[in-house]
Amino acid sequence: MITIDHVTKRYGGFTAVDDVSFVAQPGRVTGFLGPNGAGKSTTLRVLTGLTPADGGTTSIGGRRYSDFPNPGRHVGVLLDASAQHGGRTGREVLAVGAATMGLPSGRVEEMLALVGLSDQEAKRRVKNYSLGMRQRLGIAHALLGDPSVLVLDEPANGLDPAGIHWMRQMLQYFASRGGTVLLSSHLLHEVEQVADDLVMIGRGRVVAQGSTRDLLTTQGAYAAAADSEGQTALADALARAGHDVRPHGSGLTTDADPADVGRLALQSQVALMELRGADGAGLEELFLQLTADTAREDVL
Ligand SMILES: Nc1ncnc2c1ncn2[C@@H]1O[C@H](COP(=O)(O)OP(=O)(O)OP(=O)(O)O)[C@@H](O)[C@H]1O
Repeated sequence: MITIDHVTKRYGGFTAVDDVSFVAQPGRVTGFLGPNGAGKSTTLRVLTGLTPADGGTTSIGGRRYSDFPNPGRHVGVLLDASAQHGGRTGREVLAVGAATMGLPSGRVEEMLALVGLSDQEAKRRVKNYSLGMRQRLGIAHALLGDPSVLVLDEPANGLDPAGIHWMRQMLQYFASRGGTVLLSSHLLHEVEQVADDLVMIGRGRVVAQGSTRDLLTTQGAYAAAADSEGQTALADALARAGHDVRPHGSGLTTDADPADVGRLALQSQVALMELRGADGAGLEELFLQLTADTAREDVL
């Protein structure tokens, strides 16, 4: 199990990761989702001991990453596929990794076959690899030590559709054998295909987490009262009943289901003009909102 417990990381006056907590369970793929600059890579760098946190702790199977004497035998890490030594061939990169971890050299050939790098490609220098080939090599390197935990930062970047399909199956198989997978992505549709659980982050803060199925199920309702007094009365009644209420167009959205909204409206003597289930998946709306919030003006 991976545990991220109240982690905060600041760069000068800027808080890149703000009190982030979540767990990634064994036997499940956990997607760490957020728009560009949300704090995903920073969190994963803290987890793998590459960046010190300003607050909070992280552990993998109850131990800090830096406390593993031979971390690659427990945790496979792929943070930056472009960070491989460009002058080495793919086979050499894996051979160095295998030697460092004390693994037999036969493991290198096994991993090359597993990730679908041909003999010809394995002989090529990494600086001449496409991004997709680098990702495959990075995944081979992460799997080299037969770890029980995988930490992957945007592993689908640069992969073609067949490569993405292959990776999904590989990660799901890894988890089905009891492995723990934590992978980051900035694409909801990509991660929802593979992840059992999702942690969504925006501007350094966790904004939603839970099972992918629960998070993607449409919940809540949209309601509009006939007049503004009614709108206020309905919002108050919903809030008093412990529901979340947000203005939306000429009405409001709430996490209460439509039947509860109707009952509360009746009790509060509010005439409704419109009442229906919330549009689309709440998660998608939240993600689009986050993405729009962080979009840079110069790309508009
Ligand atoms: N070394 C650093 N010095 C200063 N700021 C940094 C540093 N590393 C990251 N940041 C800032 O912290 C924020 C979070 O960055 P991070 O790379 O963790 O985001 P991310 O969610 O992985 O984004 P992306 O999807 O673009 O990779 C960004 O605003 C980034 O500019």
